[in-house]
Amino acid sequence: MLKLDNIEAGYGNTRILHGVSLEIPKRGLVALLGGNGTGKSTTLKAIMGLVGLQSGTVTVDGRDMAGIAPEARAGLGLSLVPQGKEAFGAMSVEDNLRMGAYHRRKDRAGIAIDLEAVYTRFPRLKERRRVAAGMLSGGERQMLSIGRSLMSRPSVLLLDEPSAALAPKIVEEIAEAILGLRELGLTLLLVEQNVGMALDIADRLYVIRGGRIAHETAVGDGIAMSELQEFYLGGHQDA
Ligand SMILES: Nc1ncnc2c1ncn2[C@@H]1O[C@H](COP(=O)(O)OP(=O)(O)OP(=O)(O)O)[C@@H](O)[C@H]1O
Repeated sequence: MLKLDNIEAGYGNTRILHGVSLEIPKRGLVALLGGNGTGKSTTLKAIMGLVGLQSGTVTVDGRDMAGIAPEARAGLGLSLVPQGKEAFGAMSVEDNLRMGAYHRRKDRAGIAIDLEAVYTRFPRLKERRRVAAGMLSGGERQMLSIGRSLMSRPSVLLLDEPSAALAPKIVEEIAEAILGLRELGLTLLLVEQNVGMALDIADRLYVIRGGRIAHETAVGDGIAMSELQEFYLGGHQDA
């Protein structure tokens, strides 16, 4: 469904990604793990077309994304879920959600249906729908960020560290919500620093270090948390 083949990308003359390849089957849930500054967000931006590729390809359902603008990629079903702090703080929860359907703003009936579906999935957002997004807790903001993406009717969701800065109990709630998205039929790429969460919900893990995939494994291959953390922290030098 989503395939990165040897992508190289960066900012200006600085190359950040040095040949990243990964693959997610339809309805798969794949985690990309890595520490700060290893290139996780850059990978997501490259998939969305927000950062240009220096080489390599991104394909979605077999279609090469080269030359396709970010908005058009959204129209093809790709959606980036940024960390919750990027919500429009002064706008209400509901208006933030509506922003997610901006590209089809004339479809009032469809938007009303999708809004109800988001509220059914996240009852907290319904309770808080008239509250300014800036007043939400960290967990609620993360739900809002996911909800806003759902309003674009995506088929592939790219989640940028949904557990960041959340208490363990809230991380569990978000993990449940992500599993629910998979039930909905979505294909999911989860970028995380939280190894435990990724092990709990993903079916395949990639570890990125210094803009390179340092390790790749199926969950259930008996990989131990300690082993993964070693890759993550740099104990293993070879891929
Ligand atoms: N807009 C930008 N211009 C220049 N350099 C950037 C830009 N965004 C990120 N970088 C650099 O690219 C590298 C990788 O950043 P990236 O955001 O992809 O890391 P990350 O793995 O997502 O880490 P974090 O968890 O800290 O967000 C870092 O060295 C960062 O300083």
